[in-house]
Amino acid sequence: MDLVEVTEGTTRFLVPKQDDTEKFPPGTAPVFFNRRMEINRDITVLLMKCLSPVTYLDAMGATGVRGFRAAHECGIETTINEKDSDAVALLKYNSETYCRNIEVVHSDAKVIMNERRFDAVDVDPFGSPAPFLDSASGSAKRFLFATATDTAPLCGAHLKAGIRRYAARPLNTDYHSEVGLRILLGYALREAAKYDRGIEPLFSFAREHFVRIHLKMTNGAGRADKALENLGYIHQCPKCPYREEEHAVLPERRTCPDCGAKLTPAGPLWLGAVSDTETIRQMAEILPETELGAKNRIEKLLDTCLNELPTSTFYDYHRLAKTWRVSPKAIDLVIEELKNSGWKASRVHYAGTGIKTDAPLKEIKEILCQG
Ligand SMILES: C[S@@+](CC[C@H](N)C(=O)[O-])C[C@H]1O[C@@H](n2cnc3c(N)ncnc32)[C@H](O)[C@@H]1O
Ligand SMILES: [Zn+2]
Repeated sequence: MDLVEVTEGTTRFLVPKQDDTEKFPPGTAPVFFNRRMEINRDITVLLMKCLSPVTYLDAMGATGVRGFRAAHECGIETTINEKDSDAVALLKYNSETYCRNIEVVHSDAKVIMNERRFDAVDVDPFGSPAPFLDSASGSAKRFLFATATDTAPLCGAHLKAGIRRYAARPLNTDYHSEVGLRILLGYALREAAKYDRGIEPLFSFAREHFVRIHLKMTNGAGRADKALENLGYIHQCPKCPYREEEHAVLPERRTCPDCGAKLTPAGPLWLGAVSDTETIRQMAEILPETELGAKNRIEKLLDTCLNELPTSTFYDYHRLAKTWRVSPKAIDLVIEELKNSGWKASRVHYAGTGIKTDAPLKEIKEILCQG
C-alpha cells in the first residue's frame, strides 16, 4: 500500500495514496479516506471540546482519523475499532508512529458495542448507520454520533430502500434533506427507546451527500417517553405547497385545506429541534481558538443553524415563485418583509434558497407577489 502523510486539524496520520478524481472515488482505496469529510470531522472535534467525554469509541475507524483527532486534539481516552485487516494494520502503524496512547481493536462494530460501553460512541459506516444504531444506543453512555451517506434512501429518491432501512416513509420534496435528517433522528430515537432511553439532539446537519447527528443520550422510561413526544409525521399536499405536522405514533388520513387533495404523510420522524441552541453557542465561542481546516465554513454553518427557526420543514422560495408565476426577489428581502409583517422568518442551512417561517402560505404569497 502506497501511503501519504495528511494533516487534519493539528493531527498527522498516514492514508493510502489515492487518485481523488470521480473515476476513483474515496471508497476504492485499500483503506477508506475521504478528504471532503474534513468538515464533518472538524465539527465533531469542536463539539467534543465542549462536551469533554472521558472515553470515545471510533467504531469504524478506517485510517483512524476520527479517533486520532479525538485523542490528540481533545485529549480523550480513545478506542478505534475496525473489522478490515488492511485497515487494522494501518491503524496500528499510525498509532505507533503518531499517537501511542490509542487502543486499536480488530472486531465487528456490533460486537464491540454490545460488549463494552463508552462515554461517546461514533458510528461512521459506508451508507446507512441504521444497522448499527441498536448496539450503539446500548454502548453510548452519554453521547452518540452517527453519519449517514445514504441520502437517496433517506430523502425519498430511493423510496423502498428508505422504508427498509428506517421503517419510515421518506418524502422526495423541496425540503427532502430536512426530511432525511429528521427520519434518521426519529429512527435513532426508536432504537434507543426500546431500552428505556431517550435522545436530545445537540448538533445535527445535512450537507452535500451526508447527514450527521450528535445526540445526548438520556436514561429512564420517563425520559424516553418525553423524547417520543417529538415523534410524528409531516403531511404534505401533493398538489400545492401546503404541509402540516402531526405528533402521533400512527398517521391520520388528512386533506389539504387549500386545495382539497389527500395529503401524503412522511414519517415517523423527529419533529423537535435538530440542534441545541446553547451547544451551538458554545461551539461558536471556542471556534476562533481552534486550528480547524474548515473553520470559515463552520463559522457560517453555526451562524445559520443558530438563527434557523425550529419548524420541521422549509420552503424553497424559488419553487414558490415559480408556482405563483412571479420572479423571485432577493432572499434577504423576502425574509425582511416577512419579519416586518410580524412573522418569524430565517434562512436554512439545508439550501441557499430555503426559507423557514411561521407565516401561512397566503401571507408568503402576498409578500412574494408584491412588487
Ligand atoms: C466510511 S469508512 C470510515 C471512515 C472514517 N471514520 C473516516 O472518518 O475517515 C467505514 C469503515 O467501516 C469499516 N466497517 C464496515 N462495516 C464494519 C463493521 N461491521 N464493523 C467494523 N468496521 C466496519 C469499513 O471497513 C471502513 O473502513
Ligand atoms: Zn393542496
